[in-house]
Formats: sequence, structure tokens, C-alpha cells
Amino acid sequence: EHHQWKKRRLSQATSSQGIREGATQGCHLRRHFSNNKILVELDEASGVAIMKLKNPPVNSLSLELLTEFSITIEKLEVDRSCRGVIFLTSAAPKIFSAGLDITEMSVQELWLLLNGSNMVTIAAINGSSPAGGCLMAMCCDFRIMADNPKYTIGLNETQLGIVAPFWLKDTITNILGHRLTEQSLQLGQMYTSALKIGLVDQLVPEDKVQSTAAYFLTDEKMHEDCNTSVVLRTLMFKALRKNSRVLCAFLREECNSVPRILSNLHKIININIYYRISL
Ligand SMILES: CCC/C=C/C(=O)SCCNC(=O)CCNC(=O)[C@H](O)C(C)(C)COP(=O)([O-])OP(=O)([O-])OC[C@H]1O[C@@H](n2cnc3c(N)ncnc32)[C@H](O)[C@@H]1OP(=O)([O-])[O-]
Repeated sequence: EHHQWKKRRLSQATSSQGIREGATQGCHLRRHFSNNKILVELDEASGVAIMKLKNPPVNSLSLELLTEFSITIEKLEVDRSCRGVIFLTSAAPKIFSAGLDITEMSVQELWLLLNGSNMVTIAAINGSSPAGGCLMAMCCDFRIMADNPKYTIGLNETQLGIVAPFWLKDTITNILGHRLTEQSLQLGQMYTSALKIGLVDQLVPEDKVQSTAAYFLTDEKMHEDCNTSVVLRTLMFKALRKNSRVLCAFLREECNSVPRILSNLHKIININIYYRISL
């Protein structure tokens, strides 16, 4: 049943959003597809897909954006010309994402998709990234952030009166370690020095964020890093996150067993149930 639902969503996505082929940019042929809230450029020469969030004014993760996010990831997963690489970056400068839309609450599907994906994912963080924005970046395999002291990143849930569920805590623990996670979550800390604590992997000038992310995936970079393929390293990394993946599989299984008539309301209720279990 879930399989049919997935197929239906994919065909809806490809027909209703429309894929425009043949647009050129630079010397590579690019395919674009654009939804209301997400712009995707697929460079066919390199197989690199760039996903840009465009939900002004602050790129909040509204239900509409999150739904388009799921559809886009699913489309790229089955697109054979995509080498399995995505950059998440904001179409608007200064703000990567303000996190969940404060009037809505539904982000677990995004976490499931990114953690469960076999594609290499890179967050090109070109602005502030609190709460859900930080979660989205943390779910990626690498994080490259604009070097600007005005931009902060972190999980400020405690400051908002939200208790972080276990899967969010596990995600940040994988990156920061146990003690720093405790401090970070207790204080709802937003960091300006995210590189120092390892929350991001690289700080670069603002206008270099996207090109650095792209460079990460080139053969040249691969050679620089002792001939270790980025893809291989990522697979190793994903294997190290085994617990999260087992958890993902478990949650996915659980989600699938729920009849997916999928009105948004049902979805939110299901997610809230997971919230409750996790707490
Ligand atoms: C399990 C995971 C749990 C995750 C939980 C979350 O993510 S909870 C979320 C945690 N997120 C946060 O705590 C983020 C808190 N926000 C900020 O820190 C800053 O807004 C900023 C740094 C993102 C942008 O600064 P800036 O000076 O460039 O811009 P500005 O401040 O002037 O805002 C412009 C407009 O955007 C509005 N708006 C803002 N955020 C949201 C939102 N999430 N949603 C909807 N709307 C939002 C804001 O009200 C204002 O509207 P107005 O009045 O024009 O109608």
C-alpha cells in the first residue's frame, strides 16, 4: 500500500510540477524543476543536484515546504542522472532556514529521508540556521557555512520551551559528543563559533559557500584527500551512524504500517505520537 502511495506521489510530482529540460547554464546542460518552495538545478555533467529553499522571508520549514522537500528527495533518489549529491542552500541570502514554521510542527519526515538516504548530502549554510534549520544541516554528510559572525547555528529549542526528542538529541550527539550535547540542549545554545566545536566542517567566505560545496565532490578534492572517494567516505560515515539508521528503518516501518490516507492532520498526529513515545 505504501509502495502504491509512493508511486502515486512520484507521478504527481513529475506531472504537476513539470520538468523543464534543456536550459543551459555555464557550459553544462542543466535540468531545472521548480515547485513553489524549492528550486532544483541538476547539473547533468557532474550529476550534482542543487536544492534551494525559497520560502521568504526566513525560509521557515512550513508543511508545504516539507512536503515539497520529500517529493524532491524522492524524485532525485530515482533519477539515474543524479549521482546522489544534494546541496541544501537558501535561495535568499542571510538566512539558511529559521527552522519549523512556528505555527506548524512537522519535521520528522525530513529527518527520516535525509538520514535514510544513500545520496551524499552537503549543507551549504549561507545564513542563520536555528532549530529545524540546524537539524536539516546536521542530517547532511558535510556542513559548509558562511564565515560571518552575524550568522548563528544551533538547537535553541529549550529557549522556545520545546523539549528536544530523542532522535534530535541523537543527531547532535553524533556530531558533538555527549557532554557538549548536554550543554548545548540545556542552554538552547546558538553558536557563532560552530567550526570550533565541530558543528560545521568548514567556514568559508560568504560568496564561496556553494562553490566550496561543489568542490567537495570533485575528483580533485578526492585526490587531495588521499584518494579516498567522497562517496566511499560517506558510505563509511553512514555505516558509523548505524544506530540512527536502524532507528530510521524502525520509524519508517512504523510509519508505513499506519494507513497513509495522509491528510496533513493525520500526519501531524502521527508525528506527535512519536514525539510522545520519544519523550
Ligand atoms: C524537533 C525539531 C524541533 C524544531 C523546532 C523549530 O525549528 S521551532 C522554530 C525555531 N526558530 C527560531 O527560533 C527562529 C527565530 N527567528 C530568528 O532567529 C530570526 O527571525 C532570524 C535569524 C531567522 C531572521 O532574523 P531577521 O532579523 O532577518 O528577520 P525577523 O526576525 O525580522 O523575521 C522576519 C519575519 O519572519 C518571521 N519568522 C521568523 N522565524 C520564523 C519561523 N520559524 N516561522 C515562521 N515565521 C518566522 C518573523 O516573525 C517575522 O515576521 P513579520 O514580523 O515580518 O511578520
